[in-house]
Amino acid sequence: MAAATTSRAAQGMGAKDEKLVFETTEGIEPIFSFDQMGLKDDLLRGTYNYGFEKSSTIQQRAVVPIINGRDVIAQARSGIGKTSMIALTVCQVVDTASREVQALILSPTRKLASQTEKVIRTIGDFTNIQAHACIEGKSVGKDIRKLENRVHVVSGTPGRVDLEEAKTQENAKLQCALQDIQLQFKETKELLAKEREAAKKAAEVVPIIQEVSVVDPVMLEKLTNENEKLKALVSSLEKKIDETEKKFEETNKISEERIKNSLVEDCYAQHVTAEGTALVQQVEDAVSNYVNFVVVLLHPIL
Ligand SMILES: Nc1ncnc2c1ncn2[C@@H]1O[C@H](COP(=O)(O)OP(=O)(O)OP(=O)(O)O)[C@@H](O)[C@H]1O
Repeated sequence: MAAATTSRAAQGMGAKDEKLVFETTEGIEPIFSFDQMGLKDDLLRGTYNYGFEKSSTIQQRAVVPIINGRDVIAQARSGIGKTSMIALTVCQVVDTASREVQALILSPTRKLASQTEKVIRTIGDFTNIQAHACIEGKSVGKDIRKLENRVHVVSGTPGRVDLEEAKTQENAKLQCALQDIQLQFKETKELLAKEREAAKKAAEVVPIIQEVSVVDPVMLEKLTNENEKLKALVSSLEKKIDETEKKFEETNKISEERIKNSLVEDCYAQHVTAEGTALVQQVEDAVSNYVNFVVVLLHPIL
């Protein structure tokens, strides 16, 4: 059950946070100070060093549940600290003593994927975290070499990460997967076509997300924009799932595992590019059979 709370004055990034009203899952209490979030000392040092003094409203509500392994849907408008929240949580959950990929972050644009990687490296400066941005337009060879040298975090755009993940999958021990979804951005339609193509290709090789589920999600703001367009998107997704399942069953040439993977890829492609917030919830439901690691869905209210 969601409970509406108003953020307290001067408890975050400043005046722009003060008037925000949050609808938050019952039992989720905002934690105003980074000190009280149980963050590693080195991470706290990096956070303060970066110039953050107090957590932003979304950080107050999302960081601790994510760190505790809870699936989270977080919505906040641009500039409220979502990217930094991803960086904080990833730096906290990654075990830097191990050299395996433990966090995968998908962003809809190259700029955002690079930005996320930079913030992780800056906030995590004292933690020895190794992050790498896998984005189109950069050398695939360099990406592969980086991944072979074992990085902890991959931040990328969907097409490129599919490829890299396919090649390095045995190295991946995922603790969390995060998607930063920018809805209603200009290239939505082009991207939709492109991502779906990339997802299809990846499903032929090896999927990026093998098992995804959302259990007991923490709702950080009310999902809005439930409209006909969204319903149409959701129903097209469901139809696609049915068709895929049927096709695979009929041909019987493909394993049960591959069916799951293909479905998740499809959900994922629609999910990243959909033009509305309520779809996130629907996509979660669609992939809810595949439990393995934490799923965090982020999207701004524009
Ligand atoms: N707790 C904080 N204290 C001070 N500054 C912060 C804090 N969190 C984030 N910021 C700063 O606020 C700006 C926006 O943060 P961030 O990019 O994380 O927000 P966002 O919600 O992801 O924005 P967008 O949707 O535009 O990507 C950045 O300059 C970031 O460094």
